[in-house]
Amino acid sequence: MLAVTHWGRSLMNIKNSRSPSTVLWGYSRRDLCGVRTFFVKDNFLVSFCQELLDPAGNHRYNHYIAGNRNILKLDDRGIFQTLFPEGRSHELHRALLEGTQCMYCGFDPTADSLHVGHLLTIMALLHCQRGGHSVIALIGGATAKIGDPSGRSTERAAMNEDTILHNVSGIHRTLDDIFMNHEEIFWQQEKTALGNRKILNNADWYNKINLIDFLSSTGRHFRMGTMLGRQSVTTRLSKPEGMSFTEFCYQIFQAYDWLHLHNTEGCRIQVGGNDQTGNIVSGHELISRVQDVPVWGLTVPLITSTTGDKLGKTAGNAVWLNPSKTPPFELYQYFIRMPDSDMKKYLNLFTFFNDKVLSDILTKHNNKPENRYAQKKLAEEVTKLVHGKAGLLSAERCTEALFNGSAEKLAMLSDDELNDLFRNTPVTELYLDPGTTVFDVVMKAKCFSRAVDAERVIKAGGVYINHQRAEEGDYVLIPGQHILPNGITLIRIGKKNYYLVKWLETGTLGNTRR
Ligand SMILES: Nc1ncnc2c1ncn2[C@@H]1O[C@H](COP(=O)(O)OP(=O)(O)OP(=O)(O)O)[C@@H](O)[C@H]1O
Ligand SMILES: N[C@@H](Cc1ccc(O)cc1)C(=O)O
Repeated sequence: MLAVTHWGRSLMNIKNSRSPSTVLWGYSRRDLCGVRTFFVKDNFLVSFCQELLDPAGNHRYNHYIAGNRNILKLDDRGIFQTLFPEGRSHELHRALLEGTQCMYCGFDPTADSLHVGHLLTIMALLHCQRGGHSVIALIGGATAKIGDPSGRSTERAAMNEDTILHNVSGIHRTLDDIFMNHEEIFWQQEKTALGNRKILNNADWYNKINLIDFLSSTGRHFRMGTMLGRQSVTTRLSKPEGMSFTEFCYQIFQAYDWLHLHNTEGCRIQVGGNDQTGNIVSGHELISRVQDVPVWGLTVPLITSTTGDKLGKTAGNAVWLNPSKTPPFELYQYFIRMPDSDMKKYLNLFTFFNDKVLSDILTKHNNKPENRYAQKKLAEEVTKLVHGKAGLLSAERCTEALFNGSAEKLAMLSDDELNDLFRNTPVTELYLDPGTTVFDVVMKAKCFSRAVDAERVIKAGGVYINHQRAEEGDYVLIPGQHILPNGITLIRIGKKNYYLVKWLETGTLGNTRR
């Protein structure tokens, strides 16, 4: 948060916070904002003071503490991996404190949803917005047709226009939801305004550009030697399949996007996953050639699976952010299942908790790791950000209903939640005949193929109805206990073999899913 305090008191705080080994010095400057005095320590701006005239014509001073404006502090949370150009962090630092900057990140619509790997770049955008800067999430409606070769060993399959439009709309919805949830759930209590946000599509400018004009104006700034030297190119050229001319040109388009966003939105910072370094450097070089203004690239570390593969579409291990692909319950469970050793890192990356809260969570967790307190906090925060409060409630209800043995929560599940939760579970639709017993239902739901097996397992205590052990096979099913108010019966055989029965009203047609 950008803290605005009274000049005298804040200056005293700065003096008190001065450590003996560092020197605080200030310089004043008059610009469009009036006279401002900047305080610098170890080459980094810690605060600035602005002279204002109040309505009565008296001089007043507002003192701005660096606070969240300095997104480079996210380095402490492990969010950034590299800054480009190297050794110029103090310039970016100063630019972040002296004015509102604009940062963008691009996402090619190569699927109809984003995934957890993308969430880290989105977190970087959100932190930037929290610092009062503007952010742009750019959907690559045009670049998706070219196909980014970065980090890929083969060329992407070409996509038709309809698929791209479908994917663009899926990604747009997810980005919009996350920005909204962040504003409504995570920022409501804060006193300062979030920076502006935009979601753009690069098809909007490429569709208007003429090929010859583009090559003659933009293409001439790219040197073949440099392009051939990019890692994404050398890696592919060393493989027997090589790479197409289309893919080879990808770097030009991402570079031009940045130039376009710089010209139209004043965007001077690009962020991307670490595999995007080459493309970001291309953009930096292009802007430096044609505009000669400082711009900066930032990368975030790649989120990997437990086996060390980049989490994403290519590796086939994506955990999606679109609820129709990965329901809130599964996203929640993904974080609940994470190992203790990853908790510090992931809480830093995927939550907005400050240092004090993070350390309290970890202390509480370490006292009783078996309670998975840190995993629960992490899962709660991410689910709320991606799916809102309703998504979190649904995820918690499903968790209680499935893993914590709550028949009460099971009875509260909606049809959609039942479908999400039991999408890999055999479902049988049945009419309730009077006198139907436990034995009858397990046979009709095809939990066993032979009656003797059903009798044996029931007797051994291995059959559960709505989480309650079935004592006897010939107990008649009781509505409210065996048949829940939402018209279902959940049968479990042994530890984890589930079967779902949906009871039909008389007069409806039934069917069975296996
Ligand atoms: N696992 C990940 N960790 C961190 N950043 C990621 C991850 N996956 C994607 N990103 C970043 O998100 C942005 C958009 O990536 P992109 O649209 O290419 O998706 P992708 O999942 O990387 O694609 P694919 O898995 O098909 O290679 C890029 O900046 C990319 O580096
Ligand atoms: N090339 C990025 C996506 C992207 C697209 C256009 C851009 O301007 C920036 C980034 C990726 O595939 O991960």
